Amino acid sequence: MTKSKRGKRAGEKKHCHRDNDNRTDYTAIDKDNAKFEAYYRTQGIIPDDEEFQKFWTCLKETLPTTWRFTGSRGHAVSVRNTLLTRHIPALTNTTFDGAAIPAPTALPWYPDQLAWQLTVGKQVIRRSPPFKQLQAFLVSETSSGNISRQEAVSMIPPLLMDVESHHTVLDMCAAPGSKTAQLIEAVHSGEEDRVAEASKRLNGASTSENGTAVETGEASEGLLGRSTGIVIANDADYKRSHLLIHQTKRLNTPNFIVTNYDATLYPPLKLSPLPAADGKPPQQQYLKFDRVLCDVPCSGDGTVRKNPLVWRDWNVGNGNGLWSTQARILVRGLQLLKVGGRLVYSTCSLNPVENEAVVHAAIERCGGTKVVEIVDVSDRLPGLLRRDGLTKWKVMDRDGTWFENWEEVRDKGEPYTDRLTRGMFPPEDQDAELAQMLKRSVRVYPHLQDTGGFFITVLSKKGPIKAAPEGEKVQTGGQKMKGVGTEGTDTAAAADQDTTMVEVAPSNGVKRALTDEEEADPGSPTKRQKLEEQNLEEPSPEDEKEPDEPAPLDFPSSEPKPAPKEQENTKETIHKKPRSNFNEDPFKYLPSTHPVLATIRQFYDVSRYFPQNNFLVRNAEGIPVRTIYYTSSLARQILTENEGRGVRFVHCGVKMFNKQEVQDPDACQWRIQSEGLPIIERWVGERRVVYLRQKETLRWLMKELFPRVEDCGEIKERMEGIGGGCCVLRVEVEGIDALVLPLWKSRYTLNLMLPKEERKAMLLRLFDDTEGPVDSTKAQREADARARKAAADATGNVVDQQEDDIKEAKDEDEDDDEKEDALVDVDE
Ligand SMILES: C[S@@+](CC[C@H](N)C(=O)[O-])C[C@H]1O[C@@H](n2cnc3c(N)ncnc32)[C@H](O)[C@@H]1O
Repeated sequence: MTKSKRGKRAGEKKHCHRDNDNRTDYTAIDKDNAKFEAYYRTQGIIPDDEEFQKFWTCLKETLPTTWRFTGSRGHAVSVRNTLLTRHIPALTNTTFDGAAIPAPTALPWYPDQLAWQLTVGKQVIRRSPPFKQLQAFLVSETSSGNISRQEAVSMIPPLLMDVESHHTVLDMCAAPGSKTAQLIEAVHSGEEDRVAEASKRLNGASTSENGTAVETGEASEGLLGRSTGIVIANDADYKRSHLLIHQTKRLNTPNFIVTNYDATLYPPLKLSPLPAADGKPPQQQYLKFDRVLCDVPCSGDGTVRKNPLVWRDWNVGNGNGLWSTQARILVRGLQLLKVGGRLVYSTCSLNPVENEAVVHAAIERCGGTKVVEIVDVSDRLPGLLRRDGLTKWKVMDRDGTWFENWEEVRDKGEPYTDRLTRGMFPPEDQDAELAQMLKRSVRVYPHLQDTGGFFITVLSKKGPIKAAPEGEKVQTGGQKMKGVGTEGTDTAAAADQDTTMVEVAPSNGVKRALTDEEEADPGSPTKRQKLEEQNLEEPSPEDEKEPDEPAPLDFPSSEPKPAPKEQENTKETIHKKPRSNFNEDPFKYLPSTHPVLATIRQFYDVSRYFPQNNFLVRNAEGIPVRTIYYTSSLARQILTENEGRGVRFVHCGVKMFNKQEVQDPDACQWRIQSEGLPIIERWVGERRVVYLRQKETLRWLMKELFPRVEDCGEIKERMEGIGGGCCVLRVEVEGIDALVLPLWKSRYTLNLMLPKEERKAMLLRLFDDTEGPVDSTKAQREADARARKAAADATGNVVDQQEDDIKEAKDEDEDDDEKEDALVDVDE
């Protein structure tokens, strides 16, 4: 790390803050907090004094900028290669004011060199030409969604989940969604190759070779090479749940659902019932998860290097106040997990009360280590420096009194017994096995690899979780433990004979269980009321966090802006929000026989193997008005089986077709959206496919907003011969990774239907073009139109105006969902 002063990067401005938007002046914050330091010294999280000093010094230093290349592996690797081949050589051996400036480095533990870190300050970036070029690259690829700025440590939990393409995955506290994006990428891992192979096999094969697929006329997604798993991302804050849509937008995944629940009360989701057998009625099935991520709300003191308000505001009550919610979320996650499944619990806090204590309490709650085990991940992510989880810690009350164990609290009585709980303490001597297991947790400290602080535990579920008596915690060390979510015996809503979560009081009290009926109905008023009752809890410090400090590298964060102040995710907003705030259009699947789908199939000659039942629209009438979305089959099953139950589904489906004005009466009004194209392109018939093989033609199509058909060289003839409307452009140019793009053909012009930012990023990446697209054929088109009009006037014919051509071929990004875009923050 190159630093000119403690806490400053090479070339960093002395005062780098922004106060133009009424945010806090971070430099005015004193980076000292005696209580904060004393707390961690006393906890002994780093027993060696010298090492503790290094750790503490590091907390005051600016965090390096880190990012990840996102999207499918092939795509991410292709964008990463531009960094490797074009920028890194130019950045190596760079100096600034006579000092050596370090080039970005790949995070040693992140697979395939897809995550990077940069430690230089803004001054260098602004004044050093190669760094300026790097910045332009990062800005452009971030805007187009190919790069996601994400803290290094925050990338760890999804990597330890071992997600596979058929897995059902629940991200319980997901917003803004950087980890959700990683989970989605993992579900789709290997899909490109599988689909390529399947399409070759199915499209080329005779009917009889394809067995059942042919009989039904629709192959299963597995047979098509597509991933069959799903990611459900949830957040309790309705506004923040919409951030998840933005964050994952460029991943174009049909295997994704967003929900809006308090995770402690996450409802059971119905699946199709098992068919009746042996005279018995059909058996109701509920969704259970192969993988669950509990990246819970926390005090966030591990983020102190990018969130200096921690220095000002840290107090022990923050962590203590969150313990109950964290433990209840974890218990609910374990209940929703399949036996044999894996759950990752993580926080960006260093506090054992929010970490090991929560894991300990939840395991106890669920029946001990025979039922839930901590997985040893010490051999995973080689290159990641870490420390073991703690087995011993103390608990401090907010008045500063320290307690070694629960008995001491009990002896002192109120108010401590109100504020603290048994579950916050470490395992007692008889729980030696669990204590040893806690060591398997992962603690990442900032000074080890110049990162933020983080805590991760990987849990594996060995057996069904047993029900505890209503209103009481399972026995632990001969004592009843209150305060972690308790379970009622579950019947109808049981997802696998496991038990179902019931409601408990915010701190230590215990309330009655939800009835099965209430549990099965996520919209039940009782459940709502229970959510509202939780308003009594203190707002969580996590919820009050300020936006990020500007990072040393001035390129936009891909994380959307937190909700405006009055809508921030305080617990108050989570729980007090009137129900009517939930305002989502319904999800209505179109029957495969719908005439619009029939027209689309016919025009694009869509393979009969492509699923026909997975198209939906977002209106109660089920009418394709403007957009048709596509979802995976499992997503369809979940949405349809739970229709009418009041489930708070916020999002599902990739835009596949958009209605478009067309002049050509033979053209299909429904154009393929760039979002949906990667899903359907291999199943579109050759009559709507155009091949492009020369780099210059590609440059021309990208550069010109409305290139005239007659100027398109190599593809001119093909374009003249093809009818109007949307086509699939296959780019097979030597030296460029294969591309498939949607191309619109109007009568006289063409238009690549790409979001503006993506077009700009491609121009820069592929052609070193910093200017972006232009409309240089405008004068020529106008002249052409005038000439055509004059000719028509002379003959009495009516001709279209060039404006119609343009109207027809609007740039795709104009269609972007305004609701989503309003949430985007380009944090420059
Ligand atoms: C640490 S952040 C999650 C960060 C996210 N996993 C990521 O990687 O981008 C915690 C999130 O939990 C949400 N949250 C707070 N209380 C919750 C609850 N009871 N149930 C579900 N989500 C909750 C907050 O709104 C916040 O978005």
